[in-house]
Amino acid sequence: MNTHIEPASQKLPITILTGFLGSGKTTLLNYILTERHGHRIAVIENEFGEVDVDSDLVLASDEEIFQMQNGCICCFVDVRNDLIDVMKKLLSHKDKFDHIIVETSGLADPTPVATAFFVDRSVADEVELDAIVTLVDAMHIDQHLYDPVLDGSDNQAVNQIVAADRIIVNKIDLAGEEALGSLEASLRKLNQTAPILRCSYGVVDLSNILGVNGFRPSYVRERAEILDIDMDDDHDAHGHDECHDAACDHPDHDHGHASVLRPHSHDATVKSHSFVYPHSFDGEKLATFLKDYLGERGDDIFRTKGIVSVANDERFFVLQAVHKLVDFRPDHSWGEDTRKSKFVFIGRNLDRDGIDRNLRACLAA
Ligand SMILES: Nc1nc2c(ncn2[C@@H]2O[C@H](COP(=O)(O)OP(=O)(O)OP(=O)(O)O)[C@@H](O)[C@H]2O)c(=O)[nH]1
Repeated sequence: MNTHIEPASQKLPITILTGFLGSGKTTLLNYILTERHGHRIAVIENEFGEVDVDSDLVLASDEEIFQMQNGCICCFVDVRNDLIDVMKKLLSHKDKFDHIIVETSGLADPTPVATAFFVDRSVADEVELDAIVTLVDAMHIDQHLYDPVLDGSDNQAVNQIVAADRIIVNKIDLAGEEALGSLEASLRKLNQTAPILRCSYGVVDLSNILGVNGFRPSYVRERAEILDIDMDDDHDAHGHDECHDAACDHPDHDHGHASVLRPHSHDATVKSHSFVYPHSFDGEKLATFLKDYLGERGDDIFRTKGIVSVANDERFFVLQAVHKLVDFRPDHSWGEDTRKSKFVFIGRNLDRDGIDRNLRACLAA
């Protein structure tokens, strides 16, 4: 028998890790980075919110980690071009790793991110999308899928599920069997093909999500057309100048790289506010405030994160809240690092001054 074996692709696989705010992306990423799975991984992170908290929460490792802080990766041409620049940097020493994970912000539509890899020929030639992996928070997703404020218009929680090649229902410890069954039925209506996995704290069989070659380019191509993204493979072949100015309409300039998107924005009612204090907090006062405040307003406040200096304690404290569920606990020692406290609140109807006033009231005397 004459067996023909296709040579393995030499292209670098990319996993896009997405999921709504607080669904468990960083938790899964940390699990991946600490598991022995045989992949050498580089990570690109994009966070919603001007103060970076996530990089403090990603476990230190030998992997390369790039933070992209200057806006949402799916909305802005500049940020997607930055992504391409980061990719080029990574590709210049690609012997150091064999897989790239791009963690999107919790409000990102993964499609423009996936598309970004196709529109630059030099990157497209060297990488391939392995899968869009979407995490779903089993406890909180319903209020975002059926968000009355969005009234059916551009809903990122829905877009993330529709685009997925793998769906991971996370936080199953917080949901009963019946709720999980009906959630999976709703997810299946939005996405007929992606395998649905269940887990807690991102502990999944990684062979189901890394190196799966599960990406459906046809979906992204379709959506790219709707978003008016140029995915013409030939754009560098014409020998035109490559122009990165999205406002330029010179007919001889190639805008394949800096494709002009039709206005695409997140739910404009969702805002992010960051607060940084050089002082230490009274840990008990702060814990009580957070529990009460989020208990009262946690329907509107989707996500709260922080790194906090607590008076008379050597350790830095990590604040993690998703809606009303608050987790505030000590982590490792500050060591030589300068102590400071930073918080990010993301949600609707945020009272910036009120939050600032309340936080200041919890500072140590
Ligand atoms: N109970 C429970 N909590 C979880 C689980 N997975 C993650 N969490 C917690 O949920 C919170 C948010 O997790 P992250 O991994 O930071 O979520 P994320 O998607 O990276 O959040 P953003 O980047 O802000 O969108 C943290 O407090 C986690 O410890 C889980 O399976 N069960």
